[in-house]
Amino acid sequence: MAATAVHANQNVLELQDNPEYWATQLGNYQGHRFSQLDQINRDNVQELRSVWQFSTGVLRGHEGGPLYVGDGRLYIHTPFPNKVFALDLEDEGRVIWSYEPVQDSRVIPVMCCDTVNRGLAYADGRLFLGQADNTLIALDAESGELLWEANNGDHTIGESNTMSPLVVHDKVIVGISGGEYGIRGHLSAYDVETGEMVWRGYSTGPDDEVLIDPETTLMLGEPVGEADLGVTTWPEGEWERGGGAPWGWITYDPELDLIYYGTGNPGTWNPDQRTVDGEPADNKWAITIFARDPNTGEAKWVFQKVPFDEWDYDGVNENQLIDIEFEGEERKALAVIDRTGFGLLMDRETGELLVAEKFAPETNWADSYDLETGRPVVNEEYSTFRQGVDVNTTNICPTAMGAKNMQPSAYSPNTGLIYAGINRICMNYEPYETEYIAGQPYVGATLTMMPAPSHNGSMEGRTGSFIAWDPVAGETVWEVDERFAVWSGALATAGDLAFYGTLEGHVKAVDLETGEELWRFKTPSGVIGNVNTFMHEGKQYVAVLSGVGGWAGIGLAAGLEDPEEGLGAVSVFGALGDYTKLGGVLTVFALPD
Ligand SMILES: O=C(O)c1cc(C(=O)O)c2c(n1)C(=O)C(=O)c1cc(C(=O)O)[nH]c1-2
Repeated sequence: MAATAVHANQNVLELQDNPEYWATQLGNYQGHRFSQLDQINRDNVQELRSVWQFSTGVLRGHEGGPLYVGDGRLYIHTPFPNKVFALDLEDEGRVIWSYEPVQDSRVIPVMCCDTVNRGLAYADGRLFLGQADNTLIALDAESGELLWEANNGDHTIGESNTMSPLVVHDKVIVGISGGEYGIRGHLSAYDVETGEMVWRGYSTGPDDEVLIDPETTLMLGEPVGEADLGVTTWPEGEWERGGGAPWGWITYDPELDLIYYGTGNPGTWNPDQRTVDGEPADNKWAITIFARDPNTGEAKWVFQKVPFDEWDYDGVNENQLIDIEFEGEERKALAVIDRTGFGLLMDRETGELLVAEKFAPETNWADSYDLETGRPVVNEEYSTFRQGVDVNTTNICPTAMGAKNMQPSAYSPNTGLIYAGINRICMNYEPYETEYIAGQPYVGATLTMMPAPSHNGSMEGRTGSFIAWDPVAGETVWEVDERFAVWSGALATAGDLAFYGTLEGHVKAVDLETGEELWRFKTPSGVIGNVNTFMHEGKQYVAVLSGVGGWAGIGLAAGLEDPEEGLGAVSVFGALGDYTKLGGVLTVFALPD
């Protein structure tokens, strides 16, 4: 077993070090989504054209992207029913093999934000997929044969899966969804060979189940100190339905041997039901960044970004691991463009908070972060708890969708900047009393949404933009307006380009230095997938899945029309249907010969 253990990790490391491959969903373990390839560059990107397209035959939102590991094939996946295809890159996407899991469709009603899936993981000749119905599977990449399956959750209590697993050493690590159904979030590691569970760390509950040791697990560089905060910061028993679902991305630092991920919103969205003795309580460890030892799951440090959440600010956004100079010192840092509208920079060895500045200028739920206590300075006017149950608190920015959602950012080590698709939306939020029934929504708030106030002379009524963010200075360097929230993952390249997709269906290339648009292509449907790039036989390709959906596109995906439906999404993205319709397509681009 030990030999395989090293091998699996080595394999991913070797693949990610080869600039010709795109072997993990985030481009590398560190979550950079950066490519050293520069055949396609600022000077010739105007020539880029579609070389072939492939329809997946699935209608709902297509997140994630294709993997390329040098064997002449692209590996892609779809939303429910989570088909997997191996496509021949040399033969215009001919299907080499396909796999379709047999799944219980009763999971669909407990998927909050469309039946999305953020993609496959690859290691050592195997593909790993988290099916919607909580089955984690391993496939032989050569043949598509099923090697093993493991059960990671139970849809009858509201658990589902949308996230992409990550392989570290001999383990495949995966979280869970269901924060809107009163589940208890967990992250679990399975043996890559057998599918047996090796460890599970819960997001809430007693320390021995969260895998925290209050003497050694750090918080802002000091031991946590108090025991069982995952129990005592909740009203009696509420941690058992406390949410904190880790449904986003995992990153990994091979030198420190630590994985990083964030947990989602606490239990019901009605904060009044999460108080202790009538006062706000932290509801630990929801909306928390965890640094864990991938071998044991043990928590090395924790940082709760939003104690006592009152806005559904799930803390799952990707933690990009970047090495920077901060105040004259080299630091191993972690940067996150957070749902809250703040760009955070932390020390990834100790969990100290270094920078917290707004990247979304309209952000008003908090004025700032106190870097000493690590707590946001909340603005009472927008506190849905202080305003009260059944009171509609208006014009809170950002919305529950966050100033950035799951769409992963890119980081260029050449510029030191992060490139991210952004949401510019504000909301009205009315909490109401709700009752927990297993497998039923446990939401407890009604939302409507509207475009954020315009700034920088931006287009009135726009709901998105694409930004370049300086994580050390805590400043936006440039910003490009978009009509709709940018729900697509970014790519940065050594060709001085950033790529991203739009909800209308464009794929765009912009100048990394200025944001100037250099190229665009309209795919058949809105893009919520991630733009990836790779090289095969001396030719650089760019590829992206389009297919509108996700929370932003849930109105189209699920056929909803009432503004309050789709947890408020329909109220602000109703016009999307004037620009695009459903349908999954992979588009592959290259320069002409
Ligand atoms: O708390 C959860 O369990 C949970 C799960 C998911 C998901 O699995 O897609 C989303 C959210 N929350 C969520 O809050 C959210 O904004 C969201 C957007 C999307 C998407 O794919 O567009 N999923 C989810």
